[in-house]
Amino acid sequence: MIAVIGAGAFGTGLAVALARKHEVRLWARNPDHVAAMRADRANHARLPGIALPERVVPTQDLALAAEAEILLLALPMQQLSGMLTDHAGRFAGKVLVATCKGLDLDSLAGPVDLIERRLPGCRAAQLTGPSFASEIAEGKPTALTLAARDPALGRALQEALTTPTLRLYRSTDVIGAQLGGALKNVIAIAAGVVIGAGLGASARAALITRGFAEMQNLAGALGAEPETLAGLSGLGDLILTCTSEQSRNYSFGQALGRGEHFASTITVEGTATARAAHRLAGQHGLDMPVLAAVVAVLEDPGALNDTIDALLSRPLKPE
Ligand SMILES: NC(=O)C1=CN([C@@H]2O[C@H](COP(=O)(O)OP(=O)(O)OC[C@H]3O[C@@H](n4cnc5c(N)ncnc54)[C@H](O)[C@@H]3O)[C@@H](O)[C@H]2O)C=CC1
Ligand SMILES: O=C(CO)COP(=O)(O)O
Repeated sequence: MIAVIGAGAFGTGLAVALARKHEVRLWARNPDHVAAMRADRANHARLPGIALPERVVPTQDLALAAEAEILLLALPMQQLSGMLTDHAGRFAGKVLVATCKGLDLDSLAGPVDLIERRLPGCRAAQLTGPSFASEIAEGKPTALTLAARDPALGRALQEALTTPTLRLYRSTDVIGAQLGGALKNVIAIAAGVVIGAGLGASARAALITRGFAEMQNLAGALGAEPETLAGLSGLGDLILTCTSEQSRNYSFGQALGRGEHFASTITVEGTATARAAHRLAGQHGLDMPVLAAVVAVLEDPGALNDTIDALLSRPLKPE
């Protein structure tokens, strides 16, 4: 049995996919939401158009969910710290697989680092890579990275969570997997801005490439393996997120580039992560102009044109 903590789009998509292999307890905090999922056998609020299979059991009872040995934590990144603190007793000794992508704004930690700091008795891993919730749920072929520092845990989770349509590659490079998934959202915002502002597909390709170089530099400074950034959790997810209208980070960036409003209820992980990553870059003395431009535009959307001009007029240098 598996538990998924958080019945957002991704938690629900994973629950549906994993129900092909396991009973899945899908925990949500809101009793009305749980009642609606039970009655409708669907999560209309977060993943409309997808039926919940019999083996997905929505519950608001965290004790019931925590009976599972493996718990997938599918909350937005900035909610993870509070969740771990509030429910430390329930999670003690469990295998916790983070599926969120981002850096915690207070501690600058990635999901696994945060779990290991808060709940040292737990065994933690990261599931990340290019995947949209609805596509996973529909059984479209998806390949993800499962990163765990302990190779035996990685192998066990790879075996448990792989399904015929969800193929997991394992890695022990937790630092790289966390950072790839976190930073690609920031670059996706920038890519969206470029398209929204009408700068064109060539400019977007340049931006993605330079953004990827920044991702590699920051991740390398923090101890990631270069191969991880070039894999599914880095480049793979960067390609998906910077080019698909299904991405919320990319769509948010497009709205920003057009000067349009974007609903604040939609999860856009790259905004907080941009600020956290900018602080990390400062600590390591790294020059990250794309990241800095995203932070500048988030702080002052009115400065968009000046920010673009500043990016384009940087001193010439070798590639
Ligand atoms: N949607 C997607 O296609 C994918 C999402 N992800 C990642 O999954 C994470 C979650 O994203 P989504 O599920 O898409 O977001 P979402 O916005 O669809 O859902 C977030 C859910 O978390 C719940 N929640 C928020 N704070 C909570 C708290 N303190 N306690 C309990 N529940 C809480 C909300 O009620 C909501 O149901 C993000 O880090 C995202 O980057 C990763 C891959 C794909
Ligand atoms: O992480 C994702 C795809 O791999 C989902 O991206 P968004 O959060 O931008 O929708």
